[in-house]
Amino acid sequence: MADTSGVKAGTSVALSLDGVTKRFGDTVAVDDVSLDVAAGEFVAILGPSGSGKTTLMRLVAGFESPESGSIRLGGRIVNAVPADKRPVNTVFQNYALFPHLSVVDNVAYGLRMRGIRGPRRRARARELLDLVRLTAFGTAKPHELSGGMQQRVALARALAREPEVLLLDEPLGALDRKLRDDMQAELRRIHTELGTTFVYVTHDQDEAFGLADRLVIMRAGRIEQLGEPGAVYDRPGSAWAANFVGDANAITGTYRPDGDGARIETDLGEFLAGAPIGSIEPGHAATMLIRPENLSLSPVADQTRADQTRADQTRAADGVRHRPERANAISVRIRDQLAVGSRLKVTAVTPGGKSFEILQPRPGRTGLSDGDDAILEFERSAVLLYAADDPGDAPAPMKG
Ligand SMILES: Nc1ncnc2c1ncn2[C@@H]1O[C@H](COP(=O)(O)OP(=O)(O)OP(=O)(O)O)[C@@H](O)[C@H]1O
Repeated sequence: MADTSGVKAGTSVALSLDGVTKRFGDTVAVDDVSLDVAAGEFVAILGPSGSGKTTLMRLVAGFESPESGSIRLGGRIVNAVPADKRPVNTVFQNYALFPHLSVVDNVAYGLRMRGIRGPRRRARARELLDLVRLTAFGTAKPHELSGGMQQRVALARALAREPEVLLLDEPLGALDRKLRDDMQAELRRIHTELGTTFVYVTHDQDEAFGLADRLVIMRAGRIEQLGEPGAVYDRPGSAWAANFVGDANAITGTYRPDGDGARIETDLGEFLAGAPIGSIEPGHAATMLIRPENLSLSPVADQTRADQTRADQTRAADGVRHRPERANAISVRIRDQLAVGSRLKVTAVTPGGKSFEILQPRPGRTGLSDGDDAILEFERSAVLLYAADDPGDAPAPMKG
């Protein structure tokens, strides 16, 4: 399912993995991974704990060697090249700065490793401090700086060696939310200014979506999905990926093909969906996933009026008396409404006790109070439809 080519034709490839496998005893940490990263691209590797992200990074950096497969940097196979001779550098979560050296000397250290000496070294270190906006802090010691500033020093030091690929391993993991947001903006700016290839490991979805040109979603050592963030979110390749990169309401049922799309028979009634993602045998179990922002709620009274209007319009149009079929509607009762940032998160429950989460823009109020009956609706095109045969696809509980 994973499309690992991804790099546009005519673009030079900075990093290329081909069938890379790494085992630790019985654990296959990285399992036959192939991936091309274009020069200048910002790729984020995202996945749950233990999915092999750090191992993949360490293989590229040269801290681990693969059992099989090849790793190319700038077109050259580097499997046998030691870490310090590879054109890569790594920024870690713990900044690993030299505490006894000043900020400028920490950065200059990276230059000394490249054999740059004397005034040139100092001038270049100053330029790098300008780049990370720490010009005024050259003589400070690391402990005098905030966490975010220390991470910028680490970034400047890593960039001093002018790596072809910069590896960033959860670099913002130790920072609080506000600092992380600020640093994300800084990282984007620095990436744009330098045009260096960035490969960024994180298990923070927001960070990956906010920063990357492309996402690599890892699951159990393999690439589950590769793509631009919007495409991964809107059309995840599997139910697992859909649940991993965002929230989704799940309804399971039986799949029936219906023209270009599908009908799903469920305990809640029959629903219409578009074509499945992947294949499903007719008559087999299917999982429908609908993102909370793609569900809408309206009061029952409004719906009755709307139906009446539609019925009148239909009568007028075709002269036949019939109640227009409202696709994908479920009767629910509002249980709870909670403001989340600029949106309203509503929990609604069916008479049988199935709970749905709906995200509505605010201040577009629902006009509903807790305990009100309502109609929950969704478009056919909003349904992400998958075969329900992967035990790993069980939807995760909604995240807060
Ligand atoms: N040095 C090691 N020795 C033994 N097993 C290891 C070693 N390094 C990693 N593993 C195992 O390999 C698998 C992948 O680990 P890895 O650290 O790459 O995952 P990760 O996605 O980076 O996880 P996290 O988000 O928790 O850092 C895990 O099962 C882990 O226990």
